[in-house]
Amino acid sequence: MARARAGGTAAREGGAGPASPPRRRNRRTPRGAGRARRPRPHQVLHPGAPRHPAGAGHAHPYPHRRPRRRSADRGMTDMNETTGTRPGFWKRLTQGLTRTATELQTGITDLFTKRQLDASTIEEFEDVLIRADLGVENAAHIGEILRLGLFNRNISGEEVREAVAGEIEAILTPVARPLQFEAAGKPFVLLMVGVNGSGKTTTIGKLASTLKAQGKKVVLAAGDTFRAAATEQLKVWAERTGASLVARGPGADAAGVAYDGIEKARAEGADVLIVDTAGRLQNRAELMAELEKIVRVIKKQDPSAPHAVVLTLDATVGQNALAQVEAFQRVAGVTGLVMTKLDGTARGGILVAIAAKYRLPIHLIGVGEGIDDLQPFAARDFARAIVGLES
Ligand SMILES: Nc1nc2c(ncn2[C@@H]2O[C@H](COP(=O)(O)OP(=O)(O)OP(=O)(O)O)[C@@H](O)[C@H]2O)c(=O)[nH]1
Repeated sequence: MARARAGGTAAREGGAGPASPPRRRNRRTPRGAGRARRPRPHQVLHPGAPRHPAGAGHAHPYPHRRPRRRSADRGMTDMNETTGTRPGFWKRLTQGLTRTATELQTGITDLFTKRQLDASTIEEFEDVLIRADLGVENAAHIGEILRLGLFNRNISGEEVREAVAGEIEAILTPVARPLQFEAAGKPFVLLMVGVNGSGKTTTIGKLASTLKAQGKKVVLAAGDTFRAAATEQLKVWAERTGASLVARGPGADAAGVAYDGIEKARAEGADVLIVDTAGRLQNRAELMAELEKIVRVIKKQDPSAPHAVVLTLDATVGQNALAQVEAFQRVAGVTGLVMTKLDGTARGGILVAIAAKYRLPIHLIGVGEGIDDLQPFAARDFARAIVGLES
């Protein structure tokens, strides 16, 4: 089945090692043609070895200087740079990713129980990764890593999962970035975009709470003028977080609401303006044109704005998420991603496919219905949880 996706060559130069495994030809295009990473077989052979010097990106360089703060005061930045230190955080993540982790863990364990690594095992292994939506190129790349390092050897499922986690972490580390609310002037304008029900409102609620905890002044603009309930939802978040709300009636011009939002944020000296927008399918031209207009109107007020355009993606839509990134990027200039509903799919590898293809920052992931299930994205945690390994 997965073979139908084949295309191009999987050839990589050199480094075959003593086992000299046979090269597969004309199967798949290597991951990111023209920018393919070099395979690192030593990381497979020594799966426990640190992947980044001195644990870069995971450990605080001066832990003794870090001020202690209550969890409610933690900003996105703090939460993102630590791993495994927040009670409940890891549990939520692993529970949320159970379906994908089970799919991957079972697939890998079935394949590698007391079995030598040969060409057909690698092909089946790549299919397991593809079924979890990691993408053909990532699957081929990880398969190649195994082939180069461990061909003709007995290998356990645990070793393979360690190797997969390592490779996924390497793909995700550069894109795991907290949302920084920094602009030359005030307010920092954040535009939230995405298809219906992808989690925009939940994300706005989370961000507004976090900003409030940091002592920032926030204005919310109810740019979803299609759905009356959307304004109501936003109003609840405004009340809960002490943010100001800007809204016009149902059916009003969404760009006008964004305009009002900037005016109000300036008048109030607010730090951050978050503009909600109506959910829209990326193939609805008229709605995408409306989004373009919102961006235009914001830019007229402040040419440097919007300072962030965050696209929320529902992980359960699978490969369609790739088309969404492309369309929203074209129209609104997406600067970062939030992926929700990873708990609702066994194909959470889509996040890895998107990271590898677009290299857009991933700010948050949603692993459940509650606001606390929307978590800052940490590459290592995600990479290990998704293959069912301990943190
Ligand atoms: N299971 C699960 N549900 C989620 C997650 N994130 C959001 N939801 C739910 O998805 C639904 C839609 O979320 P919203 O935040 O309202 O989405 P929206 O993009 O604002 O929706 P529209 O206003 O229709 O465009 C709500 O019922 C949320 O509780 C998640 O990570 N997992």
